[in-house]
Amino acid sequence: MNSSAEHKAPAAREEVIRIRGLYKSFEERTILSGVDLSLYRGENLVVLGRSGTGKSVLIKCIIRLIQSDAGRIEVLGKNVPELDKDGLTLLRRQVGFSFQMSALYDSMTIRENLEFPLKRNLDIHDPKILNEKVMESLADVGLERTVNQYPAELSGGMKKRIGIARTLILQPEIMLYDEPTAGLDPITSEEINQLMVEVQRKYGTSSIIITHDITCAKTTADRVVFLHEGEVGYNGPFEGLLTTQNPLLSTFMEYYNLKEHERARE
Ligand SMILES: Nc1ncnc2c1ncn2[C@@H]1O[C@H](COP(=O)(O)OP(=O)(O)OP(=O)(O)O)[C@@H](O)[C@H]1O
Repeated sequence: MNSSAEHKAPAAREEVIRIRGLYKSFEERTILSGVDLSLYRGENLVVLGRSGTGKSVLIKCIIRLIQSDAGRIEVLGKNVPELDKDGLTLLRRQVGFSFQMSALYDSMTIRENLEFPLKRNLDIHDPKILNEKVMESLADVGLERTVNQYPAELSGGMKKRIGIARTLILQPEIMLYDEPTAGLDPITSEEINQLMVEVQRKYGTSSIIITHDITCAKTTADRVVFLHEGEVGYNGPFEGLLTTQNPLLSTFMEYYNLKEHERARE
């Protein structure tokens, strides 16, 4: 005899981002042509794709740095294209955006860079609270010692980590990482990959990670979406990429397999 518990359907996964039929063109050029994509609570979703396929445009539409042409972009239940000014301010507090460049202010120390969003976005001015939050977010990225330094004194990888700390300091529910490992050597890239996994573990953050770095996808992804010519060409686990017969992905994966082979020979 079946108990009632056995009849229960598995709990539906909560979509913190739900995109349906997203279109974006610049003049005559269509960049996104009907993208459907979901981000589930607590997952790391990697969006892979070749340069210029519209990965950055996609995440900029999510926080309306770019206005989409058509489609729904629901973030935490709100349709982004319809948000008013207050709604947009709240959205940008809930969704952290880590830029391709770390976008730190060169004239400010690391402490001042990290205090800036706390003062501006959360209206926190108490020096004790500011200090606690700054030191905690620096500890999250393992760079407490840099607190009084200027960005110019740090390596590219350190600046990237500080940029992530500056986004995390507002404790966003969702993180959007734009090419987090771009321009970094393989060891520093791996540190950033591990950092993104730790952020997910420690804070339960839901994240979209935009990249064309397959090693980054392998380390960080719970699920991968492959964007090709403005559409989703693959949606599934990373392992599925290695066996897929999808011709769109073959060139991409052949290159990856070649690199792995070279690494194994070294
Ligand atoms: N504001 C804009 N105005 C006009 N064209 C734009 C704008 N933003 C992006 N594009 C164009 O849209 C296309 C997709 O750009 P996007 O930056 O999203 O690519 P990507 O997939 O993130 O690649 P990459 O890894 O090179 O950044 C590019 O051809 C780019 O030139």
